[in-house]
Amino acid sequence: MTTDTTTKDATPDATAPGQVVLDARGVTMRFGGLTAVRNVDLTVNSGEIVGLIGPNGAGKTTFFNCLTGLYVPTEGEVRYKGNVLPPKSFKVTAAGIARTFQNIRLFSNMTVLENVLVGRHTRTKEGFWSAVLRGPGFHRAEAASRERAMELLEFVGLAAKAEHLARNLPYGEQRKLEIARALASEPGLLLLDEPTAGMNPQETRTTEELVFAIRDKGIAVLVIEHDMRFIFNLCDRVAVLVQGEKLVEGDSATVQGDERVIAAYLGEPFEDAPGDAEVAEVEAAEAQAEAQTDAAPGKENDR
Ligand SMILES: Nc1ncnc2c1ncn2[C@@H]1O[C@H](COP(=O)(O)OP(=O)(O)OP(=O)(O)O)[C@@H](O)[C@H]1O
Repeated sequence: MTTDTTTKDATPDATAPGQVVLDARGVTMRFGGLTAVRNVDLTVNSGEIVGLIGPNGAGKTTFFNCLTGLYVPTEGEVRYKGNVLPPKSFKVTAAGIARTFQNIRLFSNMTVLENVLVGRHTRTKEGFWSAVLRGPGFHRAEAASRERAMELLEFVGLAAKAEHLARNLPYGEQRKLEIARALASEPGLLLLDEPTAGMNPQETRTTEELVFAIRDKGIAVLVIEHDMRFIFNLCDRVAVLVQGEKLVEGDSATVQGDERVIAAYLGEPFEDAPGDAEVAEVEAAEAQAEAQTDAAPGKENDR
């Protein structure tokens, strides 16, 4: 197990409010002939929670992967606190961006605490020989790392389950553990990919509070989510991706009221769909038919 001696502060990578933390410009990602993300600009400032929404297949996760070094964008540039990000995910994490995944990726046979300790490896100073020789420096570092991991478990509400196997946690708690593990790398920006997927309304509420608390620690948050109530309650700004392109960006009210967003989710009316005139015609015909039935002789006898 790697250990940490570097981090005493709760959020050492936290940034003063209002500074640009993430600056993605002209990000394009092509897979062969398919352009999954096209020329997307997005910034996230410190102190902000920004939402990324869009219909299935809009390119949200692909864009996240471009931000975290899993994919090297075909075009465009991603900067974190002014520096171009390295094209390797562990280097991106070391730089200060942490993420969770749409499909939970925990070490299921490790304990809850061990999962968080694994998340601390990018903040480790102790090397291989230190771990093998297990001198006093190693033990001090290990104790500090465990203390920090326990603080994080306390923060997400899982301290009492520190020694449980990750696989035995209910689904909602596994998602929280993923967040604790991401926080263990002491990020300045946290990317959450569908953090409430599969949660009940109570768990979703708790997650909402947790994200606010993370923001209050000085960590900027970018979140993908299909639960619109969650997004519009939570986010200072929301960007909408549709077919790989950014369609709209603004505060919750702006995005909610934008007809293009509604159309993108509901789908455009299909060609030759009945318009207002046709609907009125059908309703009039139905009303007339009903009136004729009511007035028809012998109606009383039919009863
Ligand atoms: N590695 C890949 N190779 C080829 N095509 C891919 C790859 N990853 C994603 N795509 C395609 O890119 C498009 C965008 O997918 P992506 O998963 O980013 O969308 P999404 O908005 O995250 O969708 P969802 O909300 O369903 O998770 C889709 O058409 C998808 O099939």
